[in-house]
Amino acid sequence: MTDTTIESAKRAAAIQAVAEHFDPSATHVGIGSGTTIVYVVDAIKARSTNPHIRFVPTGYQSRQVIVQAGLTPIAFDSLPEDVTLDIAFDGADEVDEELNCIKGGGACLFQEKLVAERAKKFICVADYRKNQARLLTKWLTIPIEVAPISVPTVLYSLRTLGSPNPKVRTTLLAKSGPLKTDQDFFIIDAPFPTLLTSADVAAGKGKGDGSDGKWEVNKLSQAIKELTGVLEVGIFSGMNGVEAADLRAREGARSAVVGGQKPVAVYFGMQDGSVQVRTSK
Ligand SMILES: O=C(CO)[C@H](O)[C@H](O)COP(=O)(O)O
Repeated sequence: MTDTTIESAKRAAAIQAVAEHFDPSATHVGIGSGTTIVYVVDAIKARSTNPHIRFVPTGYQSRQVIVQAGLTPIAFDSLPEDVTLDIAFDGADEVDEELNCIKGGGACLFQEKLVAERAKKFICVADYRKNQARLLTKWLTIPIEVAPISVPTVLYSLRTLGSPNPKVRTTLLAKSGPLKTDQDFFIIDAPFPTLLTSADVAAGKGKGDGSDGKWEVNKLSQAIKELTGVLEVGIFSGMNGVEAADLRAREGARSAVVGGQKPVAVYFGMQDGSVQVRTSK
C-alpha cells in the first residue's frame, strides 16, 4: 500500500460522494476536517454554481481549506437559528457496519459533531483503511475532548469504565505538552476493547453495558459523555439526519432532537480504484 494509493482512494471517494449528494443549488454546506475533506472541497468547487453558497467549517484547518479554495466560509455561530445545513461532508477514522463512526483523529470532533447534527444529510468520505465491521478494530482509541482542569478525574473515570491506558494527546510540534483543540481544551485518547454494535446486543452477544468488559457503541458514548469535564466524545452514533427529521415530524415540539450524528452514507475509496458505498439500511 503506497501513499499514492491512499490519496487516490480518498480522491475517488470524494468525487463520487460529491457527484451523488452535492446539489449545486445548496445554500449552506458543512465542511469537515482532515486530509480527505480537501478532495471533497475540490470536487464541490468544480460543481458549485451558486455564488451565494456558504460553507460552515468545523475548525481552523477546515476554514483554511474553504478559504484557500476561494469559497466563502460562515462561522457556525453566525448561522441564523432556523437555518439548517443542506448537507455536511466529513472524513472519519473508522466506520462500522451500522455507520457508527470514530472521529477526532485531527482533534476537531466537537465542531464536527455540531455541524453534522445541524445538517439534513451528513456524508462521510474515507479510504479503505477506515472500513471495519466493528469500531476499535484498527483505530484503537476514542478521542475525547475535555476541559484541562478535569484531566485527572476524567482519566480515572475512563479507567473505571474499562479503558486500560487513556492518555492526554501531546503535540508533535517543537513546543511540547498537551495538544490544544480549537476550543483550547485537551484531547484524551482512550483505548477500549472492540465495540459491539446494537445488532450484536440484540443478538445476545453481550449486554453492552461494560459489565463484562464489552461496550456497545451508544452505551459507551453516553457513559463517557456523562463525565463532568467532557465536552464531546469522538463517537458519532445514534440517529442520522433523516431519522432525526422523521422523529421531529412525528413528535413535533416534544422532540428536542435537532439532527443526527451518524452519516446517511459513507463513501470508501478502495485499493483497486473503486468506491464502496455504505448506506443506512
Ligand atoms: O475526525 C477528523 C478530525 O478530527 C477527521 O475527519 C478524521 O481524523 C479523518 O481524517 P483524514 O481524512 O485525514 O483521514
